[in-house]
Amino acid sequence: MTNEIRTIFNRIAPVYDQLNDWLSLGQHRIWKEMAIKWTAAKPGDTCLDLCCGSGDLALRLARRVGLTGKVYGVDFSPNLLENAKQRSQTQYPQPSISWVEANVLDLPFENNQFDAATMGYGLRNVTDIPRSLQELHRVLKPGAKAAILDFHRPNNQQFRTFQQWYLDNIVVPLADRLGVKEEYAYISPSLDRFPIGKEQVEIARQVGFASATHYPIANGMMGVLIVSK
Ligand SMILES: C/C(=C\Cc1cc(O)c2ccccc2c1O)CCC[C@H](C)CCC[C@H](C)CCCC(C)C
Ligand SMILES: C[S@@+](CC[C@H](N)C(=O)[O-])C[C@H]1O[C@@H](n2cnc3c(N)ncnc32)[C@H](O)[C@@H]1O
Repeated sequence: MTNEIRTIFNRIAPVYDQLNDWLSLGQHRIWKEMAIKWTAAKPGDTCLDLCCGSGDLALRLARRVGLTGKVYGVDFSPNLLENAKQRSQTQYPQPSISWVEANVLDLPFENNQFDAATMGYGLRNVTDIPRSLQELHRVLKPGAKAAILDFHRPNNQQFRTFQQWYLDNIVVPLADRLGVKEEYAYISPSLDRFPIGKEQVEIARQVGFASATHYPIANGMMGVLIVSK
């Protein structure tokens, strides 16, 4: 399963950023900025971006922590990490980011290292959600916050119907035109089996987070889980 997920993300790497902009009508940038603000990361902090992909959240964190801070972006897709590296090299001044190829279920960091963390559209894709949150908990400093952004199934039936319609009739057909139909068709079943907000809160509390709150955004079609150690 892990290899299949990595293959999906390696395959979509050439079109990933473009499709996110087109398919969310640019909205994913706003959702990511909300997640960054919720982490309360500040200048000089050492931050972590799990499942960093092409680096959107890591680059935003780097802007917040400034040149006195440091960001680590972790992902297991070499192709998306290559895009992230190229993006960071074109920035001025050069952000202080290390791109780390690793599995987020087994993080290559000591305990209690990070002041803040993000995870964008990663939790739904890991093969073991409690383990992933446990690893995040282990590497955060006591009191540190993390913001976990992902798709969510709205309570409101009309928005849920719209979300499903949009995935089936806009997202998959457009991805098909770019040769990545199967990869984007994977979003819908992955969302069906993803725990809803209150279940995510329960798992976060079980692995030891002192607080956990889930905020539905975009009419509940997306959500941000905020945890603090
Ligand atoms: C940045 C976004 C999704 C990232 C993403 C996550 C995955 O798990 C994938 C799995 C397989 C292939 C691709 C991805 C992937 O790109 C969120 C925005 C992009 C979405 C494709 C757009 C979804 C739109 C909402 C259902 C409704 C938006 C309504 C309105 C137009 C704003
Ligand atoms: C949808 S992308 C999100 C990328 C980026 N965070 C964003 O918001 O645009 C999901 C990412 O999770 C990564 N991923 C999934 N499972 C992983 C795991 N167990 N370890 C490391 N990376 C993983 C994939 O390689 C992919 O880059």
